[in-house]
Formats: sequence, structure tokens, C-alpha cells
Amino acid sequence: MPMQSRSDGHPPPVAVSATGLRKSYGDKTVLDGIDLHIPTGSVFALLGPNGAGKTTVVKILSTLIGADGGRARVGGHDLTTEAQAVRAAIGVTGQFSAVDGLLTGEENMLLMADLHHLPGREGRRVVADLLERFDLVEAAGKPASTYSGGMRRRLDIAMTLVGSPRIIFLDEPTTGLDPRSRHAMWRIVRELVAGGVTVLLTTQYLEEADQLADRIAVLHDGGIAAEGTAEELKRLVPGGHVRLRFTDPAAYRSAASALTGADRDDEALALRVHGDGGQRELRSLLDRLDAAGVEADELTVHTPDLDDVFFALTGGTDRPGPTDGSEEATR
Ligand SMILES: Nc1ncnc2c1ncn2[C@@H]1O[C@H](COP(=O)(O)OP(=O)(O)OP(=O)(O)O)[C@@H](O)[C@H]1O
Repeated sequence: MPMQSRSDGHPPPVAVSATGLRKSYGDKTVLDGIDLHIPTGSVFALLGPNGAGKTTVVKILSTLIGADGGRARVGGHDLTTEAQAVRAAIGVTGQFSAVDGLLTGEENMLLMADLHHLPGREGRRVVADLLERFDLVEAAGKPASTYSGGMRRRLDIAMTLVGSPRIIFLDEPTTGLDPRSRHAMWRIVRELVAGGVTVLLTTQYLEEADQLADRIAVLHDGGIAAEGTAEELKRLVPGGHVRLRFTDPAAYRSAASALTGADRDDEALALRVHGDGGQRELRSLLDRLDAAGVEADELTVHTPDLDDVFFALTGGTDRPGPTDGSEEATR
């Protein structure tokens, strides 16, 4: 997903910046100096297995708990000295959901409108709009306790949006949701970002980070093991290669002798050149082909997927839970 660019050529302002965030519980260090930098209007995914500290980051940045060290600014406000302004700038949804199961969806929404001091008529208009947008009109009169997981998440986000926050923290928004609800949630996130909202998303799903995020940070062992775009991260681990295919056997043979070290597939007239598939490497590869006077009929860059990156970085063997599993199966 492309990052928002501004017509004046300046980089977009920063929505969230944190340096050296630390947090321990007793003698357990959960965050050991985390730096984050999230440009306005982008989606940033904090990726990590259970217990990596993702929720702790969200709780700190939303002023629910204090950090033991480090500094952070959210929406231009200092987390410790301007906590109230930070709270006014953000919306948070996730594991500590604000949904009251005894109230109907609409009542939950109207309560939020009251909390945001929206005048009666304006509050009802905003609530009606959001119920419509989040496909909750039919369910609006039923108690939230009767909602499916997907409906509850949608209600939770809709409630967050009553206050029109410009920065939203989504803590594992799709954990435990079935694929259909997951895709509905992805659509919602994309719509929010298209409207200029900044999203910090935590997830244990690589595909989710890959689908939604402009940048991804992998949280591991109290620190950020790697950060970058999905493509940058994929280039960090071995397994990448460029595949060149030829139709002319003579061109294939010339290329094979020019590119010593490439794996040959004489039958398919294809060469496999190992590397990160980065710009510099590709240029050098093409230069060598040019110098040999040959042109490939097909050139494809293969990068490892985020799974490879994640498991290489975290050294784990446990794959995340099934993407369509129940809450119990994945948490
Ligand atoms: N109030 C607390 N007291 C003691 N330990 C805590 C507390 N809150 C969190 N922890 C511990 O801190 C670690 C990080 O927890 P956190 O909830 O931030 O992880 P997470 O990455 O969000 O994981 P999950 O995907 O399971 O939500 C865990 O080991 C957790 O047990």
C-alpha cells in the first residue's frame, strides 16, 4: 500500500514517535528499548508471537500504563506531560474492548457519542452513519453479547470512530475471526487510511501485515528484530533468487557462461541466480547480460515470504495459529 505523499515534497509529519521505550513486570523485561516512527496516514504493523509485548506497546502509547523508560509523542503530544491530549487524539480497539455486552450495539454507540459530548442530534447522526458503514444496522437493536466475533470487532471499531480520531491503535483486530470477517476488517482499515487516518496495528499474522502495512516491525525478545516494508524484510533472509528464462538455446548458453555460479536448468533453458533481488544486484546482473550481448525472455525476482523472515528473525519453530481458527485455537 503506498504511503501518503504530500504535494509540497516534504515527508508526511510523524503521527507516533517513540525512543527507548522500556517496560518490565517484576524481573521480566517485556520491552527493552523500543523505537518507533510512524508517518501520518500510514499503516504500521507490529508483528510478534504471543507474549512478545505488542499489547504492552499499545497500552503505553495509549497512556493506559506508564513506561519504565523512554519517550514518546503521539499526535504531536508528549505521552507523559500531555496524556490528556494524547487520549483525545487517538482511538484504541482490541483486547481491552469497550463494548458492553448488556447494551445493544446502538446503545454502545450512543454512549460513546455522549462520552465525546456530541449534541443529541449530531450524536444520533454520527451513530446512524457508522452503523450503516459497518454493516450493523440490522443488529443495532440486539444486545452486543449476541454478536459474532466479527460483528463485535466491527462495533468496537465503529465505537472508536465516534470521536473521529486521526490515529488508531488496533490490537490484534482479526485474531480469531473467520476469513470473511478478516477481509471485512482489512477493508475497513484500508478505508480508514484512505481517509488520512494513521493506523498502528498489532498482529501475529504475517499475511495481515503483508496485506495492510506500509511498514512492519518484528517484535522479539524485548526489541525490534527488524523493521521495514514487507519487501525489505523479505530480502533479509536467504532464499531469494532471480530466474532468467530463454527461448534461444544459444542465448541461454551465452548467459550461462556470463553468469558463472548460476544454477542451470538446461531443459527449461532457465538460470537461477541467488541473491537478495535488490536493485543494485539486479542492475549488475543486467549489466553482465548486456556485456555478453544476451537478453532474457523472462526475468522474475523471487523473494522469500514473510513467514521465512519471521521465523528466521525470531528463531521460533511454532507457526502462528490457523488463520480461520477460533479465539481459543489462536490465542
Ligand atoms: N500486568 C502484567 N503483569 C505481569 N506480566 C504481564 C502483565 N501484562 C503483560 N505481562 C506479560 O508481558 C508479556 C507481554 O505481554 P503482551 O500482552 O504485551 O504481549 P502480546 O505480544 O500482546 O501477546 P498476545 O499476542 O498474547 O496478546 C507477556 O509475557 C505477559 O505475560
